[in-house]
Amino acid sequence: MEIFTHLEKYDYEQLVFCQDKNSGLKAIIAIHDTTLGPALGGTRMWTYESEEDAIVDALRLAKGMTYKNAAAGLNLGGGKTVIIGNPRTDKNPEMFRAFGRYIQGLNGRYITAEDVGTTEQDMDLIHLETDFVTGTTSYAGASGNPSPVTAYGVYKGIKASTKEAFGNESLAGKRVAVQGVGNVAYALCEYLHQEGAELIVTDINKNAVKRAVDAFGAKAVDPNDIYAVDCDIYAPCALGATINDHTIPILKAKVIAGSANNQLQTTNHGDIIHEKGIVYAPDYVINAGGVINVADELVGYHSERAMKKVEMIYDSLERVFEISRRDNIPTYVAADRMAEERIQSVRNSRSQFLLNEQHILSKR
Ligand SMILES: NC(=O)C1=CN([C@@H]2O[C@H](COP(=O)(O)OP(=O)(O)OC[C@H]3O[C@@H](n4cnc5c(N)ncnc54)[C@H](O)[C@@H]3O)[C@@H](O)[C@H]2O)C=CC1
Ligand SMILES: CC(C)CC(=O)C(=O)O
Repeated sequence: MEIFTHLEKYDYEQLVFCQDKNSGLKAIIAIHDTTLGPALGGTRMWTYESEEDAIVDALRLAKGMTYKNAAAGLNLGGGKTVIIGNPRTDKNPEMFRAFGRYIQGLNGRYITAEDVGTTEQDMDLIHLETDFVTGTTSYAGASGNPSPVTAYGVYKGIKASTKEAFGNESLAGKRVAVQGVGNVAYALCEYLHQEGAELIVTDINKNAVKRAVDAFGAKAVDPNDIYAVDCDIYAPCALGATINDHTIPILKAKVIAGSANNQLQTTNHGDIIHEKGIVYAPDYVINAGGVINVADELVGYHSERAMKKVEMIYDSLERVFEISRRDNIPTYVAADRMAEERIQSVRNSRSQFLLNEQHILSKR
């Protein structure tokens, strides 16, 4: 990959490679855009097949955070980290402390939190070296694991999407195919089950599947079979790019709404599902609950206030669907427009130099 060509094409600000041989840390911090404020986005730990795959993932996820934070009305830019390694076997405390020092070196341009493969205990270790970390448990005003809050936002978003597709938001008797039953999706299944939805679940981790089957009477299917199951709603809650040339022809769902980041393999796939009449809840709009929750730490964490903001995901999606219907454009385009308009309006008003503008960030 020609890195600078790629950074220029998608307007990335910064890519940071972090290496610490004592702990085995190999991390990539991608900062996409800080027009709205410091870049906030989680740290993913994953076994990438190549370094290039890790860079591409960091870049795609960071850009998604710019749009997510803008669409959620947060005064924050977009960034993300990936740590190369197996989260089950390769972690050690020194790794997260070394990583924390790299974050501190960015002096507030990037603030981290949890993502796939990292936990609030990892955030606590990072916090030993920097204040630019959220989702910790280790001090007054810390918000802890964001996943349950993300799940609540996704649940609200599924209801808004169901209303758009079926005329009312009730999930009673709806068949929901949930891909991945990890931190977010397990909590999501609880909400769906409580409302009388019928659950079909899959995961590459057999224990995760068993937990959902035992708790919610979910039906289990093999990972490759989830796309073709007879269902009303497909909820991708594992990794990205599952809406692609192979899956679209076999999907039976009328709604696609889940927590995974970067669900569309390419934007073209967003166009195809639009033409097929599938209601797609843009990933970064529906899964913003976690970042809304951790961002509240930056202004003195207040759980109720954060949850109220998370409920607005329902309204944001209604707006996206309305723009999509009105202009006959795919929902991902409608969401991008909403986010880009907000970033552009702030960019336009930032023409003068200010010595220390940190204090105004909270008022935008
Ligand atoms: N945790 C959070 O607050 C947020 C998470 N997200 C996104 O939601 C998704 C899920 O996140 P978490 O629940 O935190 O992660 P997690 O790691 O707890 O859960 C993901 C689950 O997906 C399973 N999985 C992986 N590949 C799979 C495959 N091919 N087929 C079936 N299952 C597979 C894993 O075994 C795991 O159980 C990720 O894409 C993440 O980036 C987005 C916003 C916030
Ligand atoms: C707190 C988070 C989970 C933020 C993030 O990285 C995300 O929303 O994907």
